[in-house]
Amino acid sequence: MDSRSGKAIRLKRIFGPEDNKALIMAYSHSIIYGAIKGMKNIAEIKENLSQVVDEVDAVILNPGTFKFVEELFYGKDKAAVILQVDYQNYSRKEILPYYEGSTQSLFSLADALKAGVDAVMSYLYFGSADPEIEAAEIKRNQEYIRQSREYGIPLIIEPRFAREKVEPEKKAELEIMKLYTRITQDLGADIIKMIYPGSTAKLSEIISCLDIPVLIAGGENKGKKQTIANAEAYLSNGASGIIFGRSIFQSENPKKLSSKLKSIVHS
Ligand SMILES: O=C(CO)COP(=O)(O)O
Repeated sequence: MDSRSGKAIRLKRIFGPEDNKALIMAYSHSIIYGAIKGMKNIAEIKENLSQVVDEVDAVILNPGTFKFVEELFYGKDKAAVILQVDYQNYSRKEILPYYEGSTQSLFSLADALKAGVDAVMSYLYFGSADPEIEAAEIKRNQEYIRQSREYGIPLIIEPRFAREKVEPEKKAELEIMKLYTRITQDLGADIIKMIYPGSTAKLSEIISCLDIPVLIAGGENKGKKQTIANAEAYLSNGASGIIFGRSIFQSENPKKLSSKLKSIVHS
């Protein structure tokens, strides 16, 4: 059997068959940030998910949450599930005794397939002070790329700057983002998830050097108006979709907002 069929079929569960665009809600944050607003406990997670499963194309979940909420995804018209298969603490602000962070693979893609998910997502941190750490990150992700080809399961990689805490001004620097997104494509990722580089000019320049779908992450919740404006700007500057988390699940009405975002993404 050809595993490319598996990838193609699963990708079409996430991206619109006609427009090739995707609205994804990121909802795996508690594995990095703990019990933040909108993810206080499984009851709150279930309530938010039940509002969005008929609106968004897919939801990113962490492995521990998925088993509690799987029944919300039963049915042909429900959102697809993307499993975050690794751990990182670069983004965490508390109890970090060092400046950078670390990553750890949690599951193989064979495990993810057994759980019935449609795609997987991993982080890839570039530019650590110790080059051996970058080499280990490449090796860790290369293994996921190999497994994604073996099992026909799409792999989303989010490349990030490893020293974003030490040198925050470089976090969204154009040349750094151009470099690490292109390396990620060349390593063999199916999809790139990336932070917004801070301007639409930079966004379209980065995307113009890539030939795989690029999905833009949301960042902190800045309110409904800003979220809608961001979605419109990202889509009209080359993004294949958005992966918004806090701006949806911390909003007053996740159902209404995700429905609006759906109309923007699939307009
Ligand atoms: O992709 C994301 C986190 O993994 C996006 O989430 P936020 O929109 O909350 O930044």
